[in-house]
Amino acid sequence: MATGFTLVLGFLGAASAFFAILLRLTQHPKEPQVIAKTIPFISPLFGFVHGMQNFLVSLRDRYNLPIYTMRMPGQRVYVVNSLSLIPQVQKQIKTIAFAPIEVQAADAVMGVGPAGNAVIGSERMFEHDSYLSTFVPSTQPALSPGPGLDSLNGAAIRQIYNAMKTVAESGPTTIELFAWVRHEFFMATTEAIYGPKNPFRDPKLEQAWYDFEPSIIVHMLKAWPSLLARKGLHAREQLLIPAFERYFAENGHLQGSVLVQCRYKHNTGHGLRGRDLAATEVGQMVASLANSIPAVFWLVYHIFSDPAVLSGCREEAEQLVQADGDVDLAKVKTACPVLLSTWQETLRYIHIGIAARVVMEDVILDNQYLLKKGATVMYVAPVQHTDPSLWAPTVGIFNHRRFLRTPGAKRAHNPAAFRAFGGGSVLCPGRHFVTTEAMSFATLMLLRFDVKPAARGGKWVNPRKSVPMTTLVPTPKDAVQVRITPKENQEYHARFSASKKGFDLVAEDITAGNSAV
Ligand code: HEM
Repeated sequence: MATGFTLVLGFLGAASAFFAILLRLTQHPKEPQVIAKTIPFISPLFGFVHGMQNFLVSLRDRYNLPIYTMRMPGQRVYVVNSLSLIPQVQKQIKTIAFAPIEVQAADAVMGVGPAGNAVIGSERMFEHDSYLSTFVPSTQPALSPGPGLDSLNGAAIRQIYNAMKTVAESGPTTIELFAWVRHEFFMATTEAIYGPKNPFRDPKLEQAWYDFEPSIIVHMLKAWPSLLARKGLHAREQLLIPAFERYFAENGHLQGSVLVQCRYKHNTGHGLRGRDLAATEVGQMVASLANSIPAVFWLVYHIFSDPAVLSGCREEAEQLVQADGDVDLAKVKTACPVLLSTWQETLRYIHIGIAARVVMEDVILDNQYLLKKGATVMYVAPVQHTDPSLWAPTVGIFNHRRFLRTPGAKRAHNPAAFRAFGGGSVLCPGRHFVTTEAMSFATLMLLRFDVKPAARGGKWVNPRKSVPMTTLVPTPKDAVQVRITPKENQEYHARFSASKKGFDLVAEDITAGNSAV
């Protein structure tokens, strides 16, 4: 026994020494400093498995480096901590690129076939007129502030208003909060995007989406989905893609939003047809729903579980109601600064997003760091979102008024520190859409319902968080049972007027000066 133990120790020691030598031989002195190398190549794997985001935040606290290297078997990862280095990474669109990740997602997650992948992943992908370079600009008429976005938001809000009215009319009821928010927000968003031929009016397809979503990581890593994600694969192949094929074949998009029409035009303009065209909608669903739904859940949770947040946000919501019961939800953009700040603080507080890029050729960053071809570069929102030097020592506390501005006064924090919607060339184009939708959802709930924990005399208990590797926002791990009681106040009717305004959400909005508040 003692001999066996000694042998194992001896083996581990020899392996560790071998890895240390290998590390020294293969690491260039100009690359960022290597850390997490107690057992070279292996230590970072343990850290990643035990919660990637917490591990990376702990490495920031321990080493306080602007950028560092982690070596894993077959992989180099450079993690950028310093806010001032992020724009330098973002600038190098072709050499530190997002495109290869999109190509992999199209093939592995969306299930686009060979003909479509040849277009999306073409060698010309970095050219200005390629499929990938033109995708986000092609959706601008629908997602940038203007009439297309107004009609998209207007349709979502109509759906939310009607759904809440129906719930209110059936009297007090007990619900599981996440499941309820998920269904209502899912239906509002898909109705707004796809219009009267929305495939998700069929509950089997809504369920197919919930079956597919948890399997995204297995698809992305190509980790034998036919074995490890059978349900998700079946949902995508047998239900979701065929439903989108029928939708386009029946010209459903012609009755849908400007957004789905822009996507159709972009796809067909680049030669995508039939099943491939339908499969790209799976990717659009991931982008529009995977983060939005949990984010709205946490917004609602933070509002109703804290009396101070509740009263601040409800006061603003009630001020939107006119004497005749008219509520114009476009006004959430200009007249609800506390609610907007609560939304931003929710995103700052819960975001777990990791942005990954691929180094396409050896490159020198900031005139000093060598980044080697084939490596992955990451920046990690929780690293910036929990940095006291960027947000003040109160960074760990949820402060729903953190983003409020005193007119004329300097901003309390650097807007670039808010990473919830990314930045630079990979900036979320859906941020104005989802912000208006989320704030309207919260406003309509505030006007319609009282929400309390379901257990008699029950207290709000923070649900634990489940951290899926492919979304930027965690979902709650525990059920949150609540009693929702319709408020007995005047009847009102919601509408959404054209406003052409957006929000000052991220540094880029402020620089562009296209916001309303
Ligand atoms: C709260 C909800 C949302 C959050 C937190 C969020 C966050 C983000 C972030 C951080 C990125 C950049 C990813 C990276 O740097 O790797 C991104 C990209 C993107 N988002 Fe969102 N997003 C949300 C909602 C939406 C919605 C509603 C849509 C569409 C209607 C959307 C469409 C996209 C697209 C298409 C990209 C890729 C942009 C590109 O290729 O340049 N997102 N989002």
